Amino acid sequence: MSMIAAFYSGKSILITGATGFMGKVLMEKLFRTSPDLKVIYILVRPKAGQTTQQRVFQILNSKLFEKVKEICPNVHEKIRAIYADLNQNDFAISKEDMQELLSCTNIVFHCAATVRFDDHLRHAVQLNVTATQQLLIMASQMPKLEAFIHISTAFSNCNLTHIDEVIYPCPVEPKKIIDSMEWLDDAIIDEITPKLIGDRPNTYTYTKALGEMVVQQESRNLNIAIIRPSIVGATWQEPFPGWVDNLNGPSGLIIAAGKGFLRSIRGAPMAVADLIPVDTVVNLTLAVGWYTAVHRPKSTLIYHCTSGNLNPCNWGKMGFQVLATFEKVPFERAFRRPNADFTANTITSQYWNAVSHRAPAIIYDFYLRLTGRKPRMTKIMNRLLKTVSMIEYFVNRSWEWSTYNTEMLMSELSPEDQRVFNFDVRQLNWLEYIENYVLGIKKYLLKEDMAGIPEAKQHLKRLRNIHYLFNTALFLIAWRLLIARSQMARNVWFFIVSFCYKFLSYFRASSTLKV
Ligand SMILES: CCCCCCCCCCCCCCCCCCCCCCCC(=O)SCCNC(=O)CCNC(=O)[C@H](O)C(C)(C)COP(=O)(O)OP(=O)(O)OC[C@H]1O[C@@H](n2cnc3c(N)ncnc32)[C@H](O)[C@@H]1OP(=O)(O)O
Ligand SMILES: NC(=O)C1=CN([C@@H]2O[C@H](COP(=O)(O)OP(=O)(O)OC[C@H]3O[C@@H](n4cnc5c(N)ncnc54)[C@H](OP(=O)(O)O)[C@@H]3O)[C@@H](O)[C@H]2O)C=CC1
Repeated sequence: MSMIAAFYSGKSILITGATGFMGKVLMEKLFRTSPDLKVIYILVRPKAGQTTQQRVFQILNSKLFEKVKEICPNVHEKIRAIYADLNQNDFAISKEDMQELLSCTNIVFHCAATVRFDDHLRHAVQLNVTATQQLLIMASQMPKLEAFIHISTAFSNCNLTHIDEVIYPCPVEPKKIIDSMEWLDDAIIDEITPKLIGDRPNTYTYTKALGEMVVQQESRNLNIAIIRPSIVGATWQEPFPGWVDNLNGPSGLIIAAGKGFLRSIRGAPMAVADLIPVDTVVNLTLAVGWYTAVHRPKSTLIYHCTSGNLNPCNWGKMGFQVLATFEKVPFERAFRRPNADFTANTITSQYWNAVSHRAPAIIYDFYLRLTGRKPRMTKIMNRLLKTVSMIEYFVNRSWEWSTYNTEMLMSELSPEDQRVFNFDVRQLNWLEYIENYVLGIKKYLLKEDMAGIPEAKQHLKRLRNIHYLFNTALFLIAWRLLIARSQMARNVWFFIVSFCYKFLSYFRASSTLKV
């Protein structure tokens, strides 16, 4: 019997960010392994015209929850969606709901965050820092609380190259930042943002670091732990391989590469690609929840959930495997044939950006205009290149995260728990994982039918022929222009033609002699 699964039975669990990528997988695993848990409270806001209830309904009816519905048919009765907006005071939770949350919650998993790299500092602070502070204040009023698990990121200290499982303070206290966001206007915040984030690349990593400081400062007598996952990718094994439902991290770029929009990127092929499957993160999170509540460590423990030091894979190898999978299962209606080239050189990268990204977009838009349609490719390309510029920081460096606490926890688990809540990334086969990831993107994100693969392959063949034809035509035009303008080019051309003629005459003569 799994001790961790037994621990969650009968418990009331509060999850923030349950409608997000990680939150959904966390809920799914909880219901699947501990179907007799008491209730999961989730803080949900209405979004995109859907009420909180409609959003929960949609999640429960998704493919991700198919197994859960077999194991726990009354799952919908065990989810309590609470209307909440983490940007507002007391999260805009009603008095009755707040009362219930405070008096019943046993475990808190705080997953909600803004993960956008370009978020305005005010908004990123509100969600990643202030909301964390408010949630901790709420937690301190929960008499039955056994553990509070905060999800951070391994990149909260990406300004360092070696990162231990400790909290590194930022120069300005989070409380001062929170206060200043209340009275500074946007223009001043914009001005001071680069100074505040310092050598971090964006407001996301900076505010996640501030969030950790808040956790440390507001911990009071709570049992708290922090999990720091690296780049979270599709599921590895559970509930099935390759599940993914958003464009964050590598997923969006894999789509862009598979559709032939993105063919090269400025990145170091040998740099470690520290990807971690979402189910691995969730298994560690649940194990940490159990350990923190049962063993009550004296201080706040931080757990790195990374792959680089235990089972490294680099961007070059990853790109190669992604490309190999596109050969077998191409995406439909590609713009160009896929390529995945990581080049560390800035000039080469700028050249490929011009030749391989911008030029085809301009030519395609010209074609759209000619055929009376609205041009759109240049706009798409600009957006894509903006995204790429934001992730370049992460694909040009390698980090070293120590994983003592994570390894310690693994050794504390029973063999059964090590199996059911497996977070041993050493067992991950990258080639298999990446293949399933690409397949998962095709099925669950692009919703493409496997029956369309032969047609997609045909389409790629046509694109290859167009490519050859285009290159040949371009070469002939360039050569014709050169010949018209340069005596030297004419001489070279005359030499080549006469050489070919002599060679052919000799070949014909010798074959006639043999006969
Ligand atoms: C040739 C090489 C290609 C490679 C091919 C295969 C090689 C191997 C695979 C890997 C390639 C390399 C991947 C590296 C990824 C590294 C990421 C590193 C991150 C480390 C940080 C720490 C990790 C974390 O803690 S958090 C998770 C990371 N967070 C994110 O990923 C969020 C990033 N997104 C943003 O910040 C914004 O969305 C932004 C700035 C990219 C775009 O903002 P904008 O306001 O312009 O647009 P949106 O309204 O957000 O969206 C517009 C449009 O774009 C779609 N979209 C959104 N995000 C992405 C994305 N990441 N990629 C592609 N497209 C995206 C979105 O759906 C919208 O589409 P619509 O159709 O308009 O709705
Ligand atoms: N994905 C990754 O690569 C990594 C993620 N992490 C961390 O993991 C955690 C989960 O990330 P992930 O699941 O990928 O992120 P998602 O963007 O998929 O999910 C974010 C969640 O936060 C919720 N949220 C955001 N703003 C509010 C708000 N104002 N009120 C209520 N809820 C809100 C979202 O709700 P809604 O659906 O309504 O928008 C959503 O449920 C985050 O803390 C992130 O920093 C760490 C490392 C890597």
